[in-house]
Amino acid sequence: MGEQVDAVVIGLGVAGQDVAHRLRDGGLTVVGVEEHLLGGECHNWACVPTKMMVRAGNVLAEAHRVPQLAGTATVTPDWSLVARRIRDEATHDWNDAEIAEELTDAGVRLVRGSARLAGPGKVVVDRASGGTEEFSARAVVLATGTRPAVPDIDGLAGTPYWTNRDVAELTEVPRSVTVLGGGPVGLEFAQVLRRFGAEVTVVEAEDRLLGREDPEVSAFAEDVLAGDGVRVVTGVKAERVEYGGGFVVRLADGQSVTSQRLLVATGREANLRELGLDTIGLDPQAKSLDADDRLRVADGVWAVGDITDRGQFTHVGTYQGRIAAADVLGQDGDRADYRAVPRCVFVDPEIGAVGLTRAQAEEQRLRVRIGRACIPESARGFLHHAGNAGFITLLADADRDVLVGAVSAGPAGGEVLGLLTLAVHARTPLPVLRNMIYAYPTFCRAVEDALRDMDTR
Ligand SMILES: Cc1cc2nc3c(=O)[nH]c(=O)nc-3n(C[C@H](O)[C@H](O)[C@H](O)COP(=O)(O)OP(=O)(O)OC[C@H]3O[C@@H](n4cnc5c(N)ncnc54)[C@H](O)[C@@H]3O)c2cc1C
Ligand SMILES: NC(=O)c1ccc[n+]([C@@H]2O[C@H](COP(=O)([O-])OP(=O)(O)OC[C@H]3O[C@@H](n4cnc5c(N)ncnc54)[C@H](O)[C@@H]3O)[C@@H](O)[C@H]2O)c1
Repeated sequence: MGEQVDAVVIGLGVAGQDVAHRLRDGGLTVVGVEEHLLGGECHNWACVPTKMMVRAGNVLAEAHRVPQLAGTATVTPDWSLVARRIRDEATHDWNDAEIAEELTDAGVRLVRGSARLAGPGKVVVDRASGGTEEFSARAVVLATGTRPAVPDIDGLAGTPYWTNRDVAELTEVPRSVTVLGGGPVGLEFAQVLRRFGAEVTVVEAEDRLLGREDPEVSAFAEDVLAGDGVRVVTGVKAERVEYGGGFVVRLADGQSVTSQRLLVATGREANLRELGLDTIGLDPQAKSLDADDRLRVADGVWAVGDITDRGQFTHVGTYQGRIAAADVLGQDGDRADYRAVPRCVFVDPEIGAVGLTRAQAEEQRLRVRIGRACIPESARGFLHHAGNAGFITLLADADRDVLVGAVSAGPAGGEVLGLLTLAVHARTPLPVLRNMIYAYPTFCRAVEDALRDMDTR
């Protein structure tokens, strides 16, 4: 049935593209199928545009710190610069021709359309230009990513609510925004929009923000947002949404939140429904795909990226892409190991975490030791002064004397996380970490303070 090729990659976001390039580099004939824009969420509506926004918001915040450190500054936020940069430098006005050219120049055959499995090794594509095309391949790689999960709240469907895609394409900051969901998406957008002048309220159904992280991370995130003037409501569900030119969100405790816009940031849903998973013996209702350590999900089928739900991050997708491609190419490559997945929320100050949380360590019945350092009390934090909030928490397995988790919040918190990620990943013995030299006065040096704290508890 259909054209015979070595591999078909379904979905050309960051994960799928990575695999397609690697398979082609390995000498295979490769078809890549994309139903929308190459680059997927990360490139077009997520990491790249949002981090351009964050950079701009941080510059504004830094300018507001001038009076505490260097004199006076008058700042007038102008979103048009952000919007222009996203259009010109990040997304080329949501035109993927350049990425497509890179892929096809590398020798990948690009098919634009929606692909589905039609049995082992069989893929059918409903082409965007009309008609269908069929392929037989010894390897099929699924990389179809996610879409926003929209909660079933009375009145919400049918209103012009926003998702991350609308904010990425924003040309003008609204007067007021209600953000449903206090995860990474909600918090990053909330702070940026507030810094560009919007009144922002975050409504989180659970009793704390960033609920997968340790409680002190949630408390820190709440303080950070409050410091910017974002209103945070936690532990209460939105019961009803009304729209009539503006939004009213009615909460279960009787409160209501009124705003010009409503951003839904309540998590993601994997694009798996229409994929024909049943034709290869997988559950078509699955919320994610359970890939093994070589990213195999069935005979001749691999899955990479957000659909595997092993940390919905670009760096996880490309990490998996490398491992899956090596396996497809028959190389005896690395096995996926999620012990040290770094997670960084790009609010300012940044909040990074890696490895286990305390709750996960408890679940695993580890005997833990904890060390803490407060960034404002560290040498660099003291020097930095305005905008220096933050902390480092180290979580060690007392029996093996290695770090199993860490949090790094503060200015450049995500960069400091690199050192901690290496320590968790490489199972660096604590004596080695204690005995190394930390440059003075870097933020990294607070790791040494936290190690000292661990030893004095
Ligand atoms: C607002 C926001 C900010 C983020 N910021 C960060 C960040 O700073 N750092 C970070 O690491 N991560 C971040 N993420 C997460 C990151 O965007 C994702 O982890 C990453 O994009 C996942 O890549 P993927 O290739 O698995 O999926 P996607 O990017 O979703 O790509 C999947 C592709 O498959 C296509 N597709 C789906 N079904 C089919 C089909 N049947 N046929 C053909 N094509 C199909 C889709 O059109 C899409 O292009 C952010 C996410 C959001 C929402
Ligand atoms: N900096 C980064 O790396 C970055 C940035 C953004 C997103 N991401 C990735 O994208 C993924 C999705 O992020 P997200 O923030 O959309 O999802 P999330 O699942 O992390 O957070 C969603 C939040 O919404 C809350 N929620 C759910 N239903 C609700 C309701 N009806 N009312 C109010 N609150 C509700 C949840 O309790 C949760 O706290 C994350 O897992 C993350 O991996 C990464």
